[in-house]
Amino acid sequence: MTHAADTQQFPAQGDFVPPGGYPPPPPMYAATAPVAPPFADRPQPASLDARAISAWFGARKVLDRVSLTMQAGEVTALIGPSGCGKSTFLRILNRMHELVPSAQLAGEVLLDGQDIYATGRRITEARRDIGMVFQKPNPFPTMSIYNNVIAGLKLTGKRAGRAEKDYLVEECLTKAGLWREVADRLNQPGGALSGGQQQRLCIARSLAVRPRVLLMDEPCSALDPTSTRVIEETISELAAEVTIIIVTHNMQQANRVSDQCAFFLAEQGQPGVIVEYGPTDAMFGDPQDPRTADYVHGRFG
Ligand SMILES: Nc1ncnc2c1ncn2[C@@H]1O[C@H](COP(=O)(O)OP(=O)(O)OP(=O)(O)O)[C@@H](O)[C@H]1O
Repeated sequence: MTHAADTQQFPAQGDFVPPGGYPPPPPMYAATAPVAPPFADRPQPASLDARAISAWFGARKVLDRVSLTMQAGEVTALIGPSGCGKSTFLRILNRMHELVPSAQLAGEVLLDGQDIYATGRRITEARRDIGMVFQKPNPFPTMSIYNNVIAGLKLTGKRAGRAEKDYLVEECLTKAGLWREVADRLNQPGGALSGGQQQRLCIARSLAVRPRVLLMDEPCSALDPTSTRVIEETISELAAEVTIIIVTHNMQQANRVSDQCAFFLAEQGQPGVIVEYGPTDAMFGDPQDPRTADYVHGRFG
């Protein structure tokens, strides 16, 4: 499998060439023909507005009326001690919470003003618009790097030809900061990459369906510092085209990558709430709540 757009076979050097030469190739096969992006209707980053979100596992309430506005085109970090409900909140943002049999929730999640839980809204719509990258990289291990990137295309319901797929694979791997490392081995299995490369492959896979929001649940927790740094740079570069919400335990990372920050806390035996949120500079430089100050300065949690 080659990356280049579909090409026509031309005679090799030394083969017979008719007088006057061959006619030029048809435009769709011309080597210099620009390849159109597969989805010209490129979506813009969207805002997410969580309103009064409560969540339960069985009878146990784990989030209590949590509201948070995540601005379009910004990076919002969710921070807080273990067990305070950050991942649950994140999973509610793209309708993954409802997959847990005992799980329930109340409240609304508005994607650019439209409730993703409204009657008639399909779960696949939420998944297409709001992508997710998990703690542990989860590429399809035996599938090629190329096919990993385009694995989610079925979700979009749009057909893409080979040249469009080639374009998309290069574009998404470039945005995920992986293209240069894998351009010459796109048909090797995704599982053969390093952990950091696998995570960037998963980011590329998420980007291929053109999400408007990307959720990241501790995306660097399984990675070494160098890979972590590369992912952080990728996050900063992606923010202009996709809204990012990231859960992280790493305060330096939250400080480095996010524009806004929300501090979650669950007091003993109580469901999680947001204690404070706002611009990251203020949350780290001048927190208003002493519990936020203690947490961001590493005094608990
Ligand atoms: N599938 C589940 N079934 C039952 N309880 C769950 C489930 N998932 C999470 N919980 C509980 O919900 C609460 C919130 O968990 P959650 O994973 O959202 O917290 P968190 O802040 O993301 O924690 P961490 O930082 O350790 O990942 C915890 O008490 C947890 O035990």
